[in-house]
Amino acid sequence: MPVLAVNYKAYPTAFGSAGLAIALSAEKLAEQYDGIVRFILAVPATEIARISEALDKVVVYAQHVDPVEPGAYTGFIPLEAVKEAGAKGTLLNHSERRLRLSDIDLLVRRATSLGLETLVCADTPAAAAAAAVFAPTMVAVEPPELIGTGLPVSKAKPEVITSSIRMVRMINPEVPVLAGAGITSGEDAARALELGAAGVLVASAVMKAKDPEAKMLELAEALAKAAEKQG
Ligand SMILES: O=C(CO)COP(=O)(O)O
Repeated sequence: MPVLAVNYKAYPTAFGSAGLAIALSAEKLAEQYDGIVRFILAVPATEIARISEALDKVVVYAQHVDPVEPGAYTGFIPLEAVKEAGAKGTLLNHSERRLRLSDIDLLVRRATSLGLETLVCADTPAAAAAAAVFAPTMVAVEPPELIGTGLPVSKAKPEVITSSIRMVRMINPEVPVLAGAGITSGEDAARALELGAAGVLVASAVMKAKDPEAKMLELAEALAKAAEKQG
């Protein structure tokens, strides 16, 4: 089942009623595509509780967690806190919120022991392979230079997707690879699946859309069709 993951980032539409409205739209689509497309929303820490309480089919992730245990760490967010707030997983090492290799290792192990999923972001195929060593739930490869450009990685740099999949499979064939950066249309998303990706990680196409629900529908329908074609 292909994954449609939406990273809210800190766009104006990520917060308050706007962020909740996008989540409710995703929930409606997740019901329509139940068993066909898996929806994940990576939301700001301030929105995890409000959004996760409103959803059933959609999986809510944090965008980042800090490599600390609960304790005297002012301003830090431990894994336990996002779990308590209702998150089922977290992004790690997004190019806009990087972590040290040792922290990724620690956080994947601790998240797994807490029953939380992990989606480790990587800039390059080699970094994706390195992330796979830690056995995360998924890896997402996202060339930073394409992020937010509308130039989809699946068309501008398809070899980044295919090389990432090949290298991750050499390390751990159980780890699915998502593709992200510049993915804007259903065609971009379908192309990523044709290249072997297990889904897509998108942000601005949805968060800056005039009609976020229509955009998520376009992406979900394209992923569903591409997956069906693959059999
Ligand atoms: O960073 C990304 C998702 O985590 C990709 O961002 P865009 O979809 O805006 O290119």
